[in-house]
Order: sequence, then structure tokens, then C-alpha cells
Amino acid sequence: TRSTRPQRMLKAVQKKATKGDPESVISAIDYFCKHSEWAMNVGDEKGSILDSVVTEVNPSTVLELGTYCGYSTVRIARLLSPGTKFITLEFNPANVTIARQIIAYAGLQDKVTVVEGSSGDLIPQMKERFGITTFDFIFLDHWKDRYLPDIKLFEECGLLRKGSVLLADNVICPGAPEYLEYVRNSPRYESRYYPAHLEYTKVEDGLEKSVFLE
Ligand SMILES: C[C@H](C[C@H]1O[C@@H](n2cnc3c(N)ncnc32)[C@H](O)[C@@H]1O)NC(=O)c1cc(-c2ccc(F)cc2)cc(O)c1O
Ligand SMILES: [Mg+2]
Repeated sequence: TRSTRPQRMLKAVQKKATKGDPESVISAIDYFCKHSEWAMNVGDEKGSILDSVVTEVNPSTVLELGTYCGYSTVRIARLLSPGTKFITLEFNPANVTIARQIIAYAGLQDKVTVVEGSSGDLIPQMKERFGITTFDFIFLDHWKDRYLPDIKLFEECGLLRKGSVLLADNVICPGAPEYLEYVRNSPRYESRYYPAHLEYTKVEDGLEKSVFLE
């Protein structure tokens, strides 16, 4: 049967990238998406903004929602200090399988735990299962209509501390209007928009960075 796009992306990484070299894995995926098949990775333009925010925060605990194939997982993991706790959640098992292989090819398998499941089920388990008290940095890149319910879940579960940084992808395209309205109008967050484009296109998109103030 025909291969899937994530499988073809993994093949491109194995063919083009150097094992153990995260930069070459990132470049191989971006090349694949620009010259072979578009895929919903955060991409190079928004990826550079992601890099700068991760570097600025220098987090000790990180959560990513929506691993997909692990492109942003590799981007984040390559910047983390030793001993940082990094968890990424993905509910499609086929994507989990590809992501784990791409992360391992980059040599970053010891920096991050890929957990299969849905954010709604897993977020309340973060403390008991992973010994996390609060997250310093959260990257939201899963179903766009889950951004708002999940940020409320973070608050309810006490997973945010003063200064926790949330960075959300795709707030324009496909869009997360209810989430934007919430973080921009809530007195509990200081929010800022980073304009960019939908990965590998000229379509307008951007990232929203929200700092928890409570
Ligand atoms: C949602 C996907 C990313 C992954 O997230 C996992 N997922 C979901 N909900 C949950 C959960 N609740 N818990 C854990 N994992 C979860 C899923 O299985 C996907 O693998 N991302 C997108 O759909 C996405 C789409 C576009 C896009 C833009 C313009 C177009 F014309 C078409 C598509 C761009 C992007 O930049 C995206 O990020
Ligand atoms: Mg995205």
C-alpha cells in the first residue's frame, strides 16, 4: 500500500541528514517540504521565532502539544540545557512512531519523552506521571480548537507559575480565534503577536506568546 507523508518525510531525513546532527535533520525536513511535499511542520520562518523564544526563556520544564513528526520537537530539544524535562504529546500513534524515529535520528531521544495520547487526558496526569509541578515553557501546535480548553486545563491543574510562557502556532491560519480573544483580554496574561507566514507559503500566519502573570 502507498506510504504516508510522514513516512516519506522520515525517508527524506534518513537519506539527506547526518545521524546525530539536529541542524541537518531540520534542513532535510524543510527541503522536503519546500521541494517535495508540503507538511504541517512549524517550518523555518516560524521555527526561528520559536528558537528565539526558547533561548530567551531557557526553560527547565517544557511541554509541546501536537508532536506530529517531531520537527519542532527537534528544534526545541537541540536548544535545551542538560537536565531539562521535555514532554511532547501526540495522539496519532502512526505520527508517534515517525516522530520517535526522527528525534532519534537527530540524536535527541534522551532529551525528550514522546507520550502517545490526547492532551485533554494527559495534562491532568503531568504531576503524578512525570513529577512535573509547573511548566516554564509550553508550545501549542495541536488541534486549534483545543488551545483554549487546554490553557484553562493548565490553570485548573496548577501547571502554570508566574512567568510561565505559552507560545501558540497557527493563531491566524488555520486560526485559534477564541484562544486569541482569551489570552489578549485576560488580566492573567501578557500577550504578544509575532507575525510570520504559514510554513513554506506566503499565507499570513503567526505565533502568539503569552506570559502567565498570576
Ligand atoms: C493538529 C496538527 C498537529 C498534530 O497534533 C496532533 N493532535 C491534535 N490534537 C491533539 C491532542 N488533543 N493531543 C495530542 N495531539 C494532538 C495531531 O495528531 C497532529 O499530528 N496540526 C495541524 O493540524 C496544523 C494544520 C495546518 C494547516 C494549515 C493550513 C492548511 F490549509 C492545512 C493545515 C498548519 C499547522 O501548522 C498545523 O499545526
Ligand atoms: Mg502548526
